[in-house]
Amino acid sequence: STDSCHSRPAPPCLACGVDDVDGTQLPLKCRDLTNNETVPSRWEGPGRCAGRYCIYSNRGFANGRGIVAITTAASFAILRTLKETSTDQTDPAPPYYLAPVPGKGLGLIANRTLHRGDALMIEPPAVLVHRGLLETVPPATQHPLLDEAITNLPAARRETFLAQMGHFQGHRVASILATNTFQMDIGGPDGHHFGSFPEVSRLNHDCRPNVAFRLDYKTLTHRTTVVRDVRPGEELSITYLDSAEPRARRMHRARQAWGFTCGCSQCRLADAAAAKSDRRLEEMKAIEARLADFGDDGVNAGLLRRLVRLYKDERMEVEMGGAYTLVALNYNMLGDAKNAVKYARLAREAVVIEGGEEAGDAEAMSMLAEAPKEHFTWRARVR
Ligand SMILES: C[S@@+](CC[C@H](N)C(=O)[O-])C[C@H]1O[C@@H](n2cnc3c(N)ncnc32)[C@H](O)[C@@H]1O
Repeated sequence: STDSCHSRPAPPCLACGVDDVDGTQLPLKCRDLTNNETVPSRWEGPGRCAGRYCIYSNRGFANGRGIVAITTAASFAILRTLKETSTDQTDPAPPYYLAPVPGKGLGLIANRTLHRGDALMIEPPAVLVHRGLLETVPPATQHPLLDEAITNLPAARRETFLAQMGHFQGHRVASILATNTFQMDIGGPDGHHFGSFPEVSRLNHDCRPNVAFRLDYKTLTHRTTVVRDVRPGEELSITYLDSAEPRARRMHRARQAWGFTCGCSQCRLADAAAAKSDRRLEEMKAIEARLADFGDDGVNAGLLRRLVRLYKDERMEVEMGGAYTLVALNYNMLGDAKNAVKYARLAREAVVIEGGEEAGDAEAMSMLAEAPKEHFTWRARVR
């Protein structure tokens, strides 16, 4: 029956679509994958449900890596139309290795020099869970559904998923999801999901990370890019938090949302250095507010240089896009075309690293870099 395929726990990896399982065709179309046979990408489901949330799976997704979703029929209708990325194979020689990191469990360590702008990983999710399931369905109903969903992943993917750290007590799959997922909106009126990307989830948090990440809904991928040069042996990190918050708030948030005491270099600063860092963050916010206020008469080149300096001193390479954009626009408003072009180029590079080619300001910054004097901001602050 259809159920025999859905509930089969793991290897030997029989792959069969619900459409095929009609008795006579089963032996032909449900294939044994232990010999690495490629499985076609095809969604199966709905399988078991809890209210409006049902299991859908696709063992052939992303060149056979597989995915399982617990979602609504409406979100599944969107999910099945999303483009499957072709750059989804595990890199046979990734530029990092997994190793214990004191105070943080395991982490990813660079094994070669990496440069700003280098792509690190492009990963499809292994598991996608609708927010409503996690937030509204009681554990007694939710947990068996989570357990069953995981059995629908191909064996290798399931093992990688289950090997992730679960920071919380209690149900294993629920704990893994709570420790490792990223919010992912797949579109539609009710598209809020949590995605698990097991390879990515080895990246520990740092308030001054050397890697930026973004979720690309159209290709259903998690994309990471290096934001400053990294030496071999250095840990790779992303931020789970708002890097521009003061240290006490960041540490509070790490404890409250993830249950860990942040041990990153910025959180471990001595009190005097942490207070200095907090003052820099405050000054950055204050300068940015002035640069965004076109009526502020006191904006000058010194203020622009100061903002760039503060970002560099704070090692905020992961969030340079907005600051460089403001600096480029303000140089142009002051009638300094040379610096407007310089910072518009830097802004474009940064917003693409942070948000992808389609990021809002990418095109605007290209246009400013090409023709500053034709831009509407040209000399707007010159009276
Ligand atoms: C997504 S996992 C990161 C990988 C994890 N260290 C592992 O061994 O698989 C998140 C967990 O790693 C640990 N962690 C991540 N960043 C940390 C940090 N800055 N300080 C302390 N622990 C951290 C916490 O236990 C957190 O719940």
